[in-house]
Amino acid sequence: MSEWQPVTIVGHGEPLLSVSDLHTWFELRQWGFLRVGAVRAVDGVSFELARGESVAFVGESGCGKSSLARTLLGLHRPTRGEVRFAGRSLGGLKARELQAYRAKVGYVQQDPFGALPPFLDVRRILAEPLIVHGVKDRAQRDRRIRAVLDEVRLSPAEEFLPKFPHMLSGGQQQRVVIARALILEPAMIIADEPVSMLDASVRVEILNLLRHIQTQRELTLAFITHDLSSVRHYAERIFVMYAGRVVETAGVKELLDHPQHPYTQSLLAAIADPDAANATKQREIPGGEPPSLLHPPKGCRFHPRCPHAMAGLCDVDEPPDFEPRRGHYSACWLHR
Ligand SMILES: Nc1ncnc2c1ncn2[C@@H]1O[C@H](COP(=O)(O)OP(=O)(O)OP(=O)(O)O)[C@@H](O)[C@H]1O
Repeated sequence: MSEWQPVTIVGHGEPLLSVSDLHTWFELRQWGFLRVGAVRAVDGVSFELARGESVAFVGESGCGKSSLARTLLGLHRPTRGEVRFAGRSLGGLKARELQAYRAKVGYVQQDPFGALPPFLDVRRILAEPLIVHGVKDRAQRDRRIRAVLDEVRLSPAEEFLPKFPHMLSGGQQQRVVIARALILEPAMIIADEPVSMLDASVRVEILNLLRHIQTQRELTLAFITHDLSSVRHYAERIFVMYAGRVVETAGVKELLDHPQHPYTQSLLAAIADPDAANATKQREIPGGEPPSLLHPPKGCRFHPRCPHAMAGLCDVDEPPDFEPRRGHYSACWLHR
């Protein structure tokens, strides 16, 4: 698998998706009117994704990954900042244009059973987006449905078309979710923890399928996961998120082989070591919980858990992005 190259080289011209200074905050109110504060789920995130690129957003539960995904899908309105897709700002889109945008970005959720309407069969589930987006000809719809079922390896189609979600296994349900995400020929897929609710035995199959479809269709794939160990074969670039921010970015091999940010180092240290000889070895994993996004710590958000925190600096000033290695960015004062 080729190593990640800078976005401007991989892309065919302009980036497909461009996100600048994105903030998605959720206002919290007591008794419905008293303002308590805002949960800063996404708090100043900027990046660009090239056409055909596969990237992973990785971080602990609650760091803002799903909020970022939902903002990119146009399901949350940004509190501040901008999302541009193929050169157009989502903020400026009218309702109809937003609908057309959603056809260009497929969404694969975490829980396939919850994502599928229980009273519709597979044929109807896949026909619905086509009908909504104006494919009136039934034969044409049928052709597209069969082709996409074949692509996600649910064949023969006759066997699956009349089935309802509860009649399918978890892996088959997720294949239907992927088929639905693909049926409108999107340019990009956002997969939010696509395998975390599936049996271990089918996880690799589904990840391989997504990767295969991504390369065949030259799709941009944004893959969201808490599991840093799972991304090596499925992404070209990694964004490590902590408390609403991206703290480290690099090509996948570069980042996994040379992690720079203490948070990424702790995530990697926490991954199970298959070597039995190391079973009793003490690992350097910072204790504590991720911070509240209602009142995030001053300075670097990781400093209360960081084994290298420098008093008077990390607890005072927010670190900018440094580039300690070529094309490898890390927001940590250690690289000063
Ligand atoms: N609609 C909402 N209203 C209020 N707070 C929200 C809302 N959606 C998310 N949050 C909060 O925003 C923070 C980030 O949540 P988010 O689901 O984006 O994180 P995550 O990294 O995807 O976590 P997980 O892997 O557990 O889903 C959490 O504190 C969450 O409680």
